[in-house]
Amino acid sequence: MSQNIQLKNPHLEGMPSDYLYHLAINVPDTKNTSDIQKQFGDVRVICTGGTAIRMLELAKYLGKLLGVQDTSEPVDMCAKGHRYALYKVGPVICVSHGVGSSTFSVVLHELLKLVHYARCQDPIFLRIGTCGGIGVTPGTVVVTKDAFNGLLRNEHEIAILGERVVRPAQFPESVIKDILAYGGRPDDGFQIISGNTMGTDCFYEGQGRTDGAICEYTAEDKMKFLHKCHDLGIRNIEMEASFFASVTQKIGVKAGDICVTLLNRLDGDQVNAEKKEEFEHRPFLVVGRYIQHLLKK
Ligand SMILES: O=P(O)(O)O[C@@H]1C[C@H](O)[C@@H](CO)O1
Ligand SMILES: O=c1cc[nH]c(=O)[nH]1
Repeated sequence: MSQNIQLKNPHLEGMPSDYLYHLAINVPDTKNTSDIQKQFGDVRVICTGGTAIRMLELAKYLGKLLGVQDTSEPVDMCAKGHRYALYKVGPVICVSHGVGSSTFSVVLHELLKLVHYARCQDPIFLRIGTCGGIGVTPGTVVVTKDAFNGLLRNEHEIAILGERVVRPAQFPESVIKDILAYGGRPDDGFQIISGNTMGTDCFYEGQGRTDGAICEYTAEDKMKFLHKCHDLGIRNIEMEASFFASVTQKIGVKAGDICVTLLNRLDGDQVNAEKKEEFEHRPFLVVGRYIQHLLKK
């Protein structure tokens, strides 16, 4: 039986209205959300990713792939908020989240409330991103299993009311299995693998780079760290995985993190802009086929 998601906040019950500030979406009456249901009630998949342009391109790609009737250019439904972009194509929304878990956190809380008010049935949250690989060929698509934080722990840690709160950070096996089974094809010309992912709070020192504005360790220390990550099964590094896994796991909503590696960090730190252009759309193929499979169910 399909289900609306249950949020983990008893205070929401006592709120007559709710303004999703960064999305610029108003819920004037939380007990009667028929307008929001009309607009978003059919949403089955919430795709997220760092940049607005990637999300627009993904929306256009999925619109064609899924045969969505409306062929006009998708419109940013959250433009008024000036923070994030949200495009809707049929039962899929594509939403930008910025760099790192702090910006992602804001929009993910609001998206979870949005799908709750819209009474979306069994929504699945996906992140379609870029990352640095560890010991894998650049251009490989990695589907995250366990998400590690920058302390090399398979958990996410945040400060709440002045206290450290630590939450587990795993993605559901069923989602990983289906993405691998339906997403990849041998003739795609790139590999798709599952592996653990480290989500850091910093692109430079947090990821063991030696090309930031500050670096107080040696090149040997860096390599030792990257090899330690590899020994833990970590095959890619980005900046959202542990947060994303922990929040979706806490709410009990299905989620998956699908990222393409732009470089092999065992070979260097600098990202090559041409490689980014070449590789950035690879996860679209994977996610597109997975969504086709989901919508057939
Ligand atoms: O989805 P994107 O490509 O933004 O993901 C990674 C992790 C950070 O957000 C960012 C750092 O360059 O790229
Ligand atoms: O090395 C990389 C590349 C992309 N995104 C990251 O967070 N790290």
